[in-house]
Amino acid sequence: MADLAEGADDGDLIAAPAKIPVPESVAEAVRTLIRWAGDDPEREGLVDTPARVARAWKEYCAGYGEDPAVHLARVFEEVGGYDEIVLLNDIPFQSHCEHHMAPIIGKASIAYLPRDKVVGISKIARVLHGFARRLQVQERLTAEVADCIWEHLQPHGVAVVIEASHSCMTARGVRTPGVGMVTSRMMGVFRSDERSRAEVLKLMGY
Ligand SMILES: Nc1nc2c(ncn2[C@@H]2O[C@H](COP(=O)(O)OP(=O)(O)OP(=O)(O)O)[C@@H](O)[C@H]2O)c(=O)[nH]1
Ligand SMILES: [Zn+2]
Repeated sequence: MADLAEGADDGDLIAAPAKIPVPESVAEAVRTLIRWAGDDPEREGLVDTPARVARAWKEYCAGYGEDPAVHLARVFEEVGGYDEIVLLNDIPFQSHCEHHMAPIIGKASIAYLPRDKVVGISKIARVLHGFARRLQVQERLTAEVADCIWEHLQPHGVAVVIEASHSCMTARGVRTPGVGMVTSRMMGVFRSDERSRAEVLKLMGY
């Protein structure tokens, strides 16, 4: 318990991060948006909102401040000759679409067929979040995750399948809730060998 942030107790195990300063120009941009939406940014309930919105966007877009490949730098080579698929299934993620800056909420299944080395499995989810915490289109998110693993682990194959719901389609525009968009990227044996592809898709539940 000694290494918990000051003030934390059993009911507050995750300390709030320190608040970053918000430039006045950013806060003013949010006030302009509130006015444009039809409300008064000076009323009591909205006074602190511009700073909150600005910080929230820094958090949604934290991926710009990192290179997701760093998570794949530490590998393990003693795997007892393991040469089968490694799969992380149904990883929940959130992103924002670059067209409307609206939430994309979904899950990703990411698999690779190792060549001599594996990576700590949490790192696969970290790579996903590093690319998801940016303004995205689902197709590019899928490709970026797959390419990063392909390039940095040099496995025999990589398979990424992402299924997500786009708020720009559910909450506005065509307003069609319940629609899931599915994208996939198959590389190496998962692209060239039909049986390997069928096996990984079956493990993923497709
Ligand atoms: N392919 C793809 N399209 C996306 C993604 N996120 C949002 N979109 C779509 O991007 C398109 C933008 O179309 P526009 O016609 O420029 O924008 P819009 O007038 O707001 O379109 P509507 O959403 O149809 O009202 C929409 O069809 C969105 O559904 C994504 O990740 N991939
Ligand atoms: Zn959109």
